[in-house]
Amino acid sequence: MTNKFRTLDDVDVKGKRVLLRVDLNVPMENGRVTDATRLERVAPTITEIADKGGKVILLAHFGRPKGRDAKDSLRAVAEALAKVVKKPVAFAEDCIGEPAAKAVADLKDGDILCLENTRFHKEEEKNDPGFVAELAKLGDIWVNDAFSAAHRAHASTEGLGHKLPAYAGRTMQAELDALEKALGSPTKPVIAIIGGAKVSTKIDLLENLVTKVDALVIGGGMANTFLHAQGVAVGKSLAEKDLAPTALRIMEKAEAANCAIILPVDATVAYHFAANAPSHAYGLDAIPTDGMILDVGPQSIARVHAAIDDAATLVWNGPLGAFEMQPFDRGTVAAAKHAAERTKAKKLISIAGGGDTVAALNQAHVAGDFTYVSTAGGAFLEWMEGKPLPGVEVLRSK
Ligand SMILES: Nc1ncnc2c1ncn2[C@@H]1O[C@H](COP(=O)(O)OP(=O)(O)O)[C@@H](O)[C@H]1O
Ligand SMILES: O=C(OP(=O)(O)O)[C@H](O)COP(=O)(O)O
Repeated sequence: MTNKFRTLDDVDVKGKRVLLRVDLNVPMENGRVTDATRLERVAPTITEIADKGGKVILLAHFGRPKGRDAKDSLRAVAEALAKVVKKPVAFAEDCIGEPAAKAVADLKDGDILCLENTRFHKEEEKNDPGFVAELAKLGDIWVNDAFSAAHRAHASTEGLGHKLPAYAGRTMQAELDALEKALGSPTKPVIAIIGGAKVSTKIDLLENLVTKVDALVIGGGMANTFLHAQGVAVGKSLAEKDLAPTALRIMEKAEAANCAIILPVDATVAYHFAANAPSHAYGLDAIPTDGMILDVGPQSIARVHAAIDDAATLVWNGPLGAFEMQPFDRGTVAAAKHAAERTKAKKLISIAGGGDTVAALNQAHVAGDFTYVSTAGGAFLEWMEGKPLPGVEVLRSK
């Protein structure tokens, strides 16, 4: 095992069917892409392969469907991607079988095809060998450009690398280079901000993260889970209550590792999950039983600012509230603007990542002020933990 990757410099793609794993899991609202960052980042790899005469066959997941579900179709994303790459992107109704085989057979050199959501097949997440073989039939080589899904050992993110000649795409290379540069040996003190909604898939990594950072600010649905674990009544808030023991264990581990845990001290609560729903800030002892915490409150925002002021390096994944709906974007936007100001003043190295986190930074108009913005959330946190990422490991030259 070496650290070297085979890249697009090591293969002549002309005339080849290139199965290109990308991350098209972009934020959407009413069938429209609301943040195209992931599409823009992957565009150079697509264009390079197409311009060199390869047949580009895009593989990607969207959402977390249980079987085929029209609301998680990639069709609209493929249309948005065509606008970004400024080339036609054909679409196949399935990622395996007759529809996929026919669409691939129709490709000419330089054409681009997007296959339907790989997660419409439960075998994708199981990395099922039969499903891997079905996908592999469609290509001559596999290029992985989905750094943000590289923490998943799924058929299209890992399995294919054992079945076909495997190469890293340009985004994969750029993400790994940039993260190594910014966080290889981070300037201390290091603070992490973790929020968002993917509580169960991200909480475990906090156990390791608290040994790597000096302070951990917790917001979003993740904070609600921790608050519940501490006995706070969180009403109807998004919280994974069965994870309370995990949350308590992480708090103990943080104390042993000298990592300060900064939880909200107040909350913005509404009674409907909707933009402009009437809302009010409450102390933690007074959250209404029929209310939902949709953002951190004003006192918590001040504490997040102070924590950022104490830090030399910030890593951030997960919005502090339901930022897509005003006014529940306040905590996230305030923290984003504060971190951007500290970065511009050269007092902070700021690295943020994740599909929705990047969308929130764009909404706050500060993405360009951060030191580095990764397309990845969970994958970048696992990389930071020092965990091997299956989708990266499989690319290393053996
Ligand atoms: N208090 C909250 N209640 C409900 N949803 C929340 C809350 N805080 C954050 N969220 C949601 O979390 C989602 C982003 O979470 P996640 O997918 O983990 O982040 P990322 O995509 O950046 O990795 C957003 O859609 C946001 O609305
Ligand atoms: O959006 C993603 O990750 P992120 O929310 O950590 O940024 C990736 O597409 C992975 O999706 P998954 O967490 O459903 O496997």
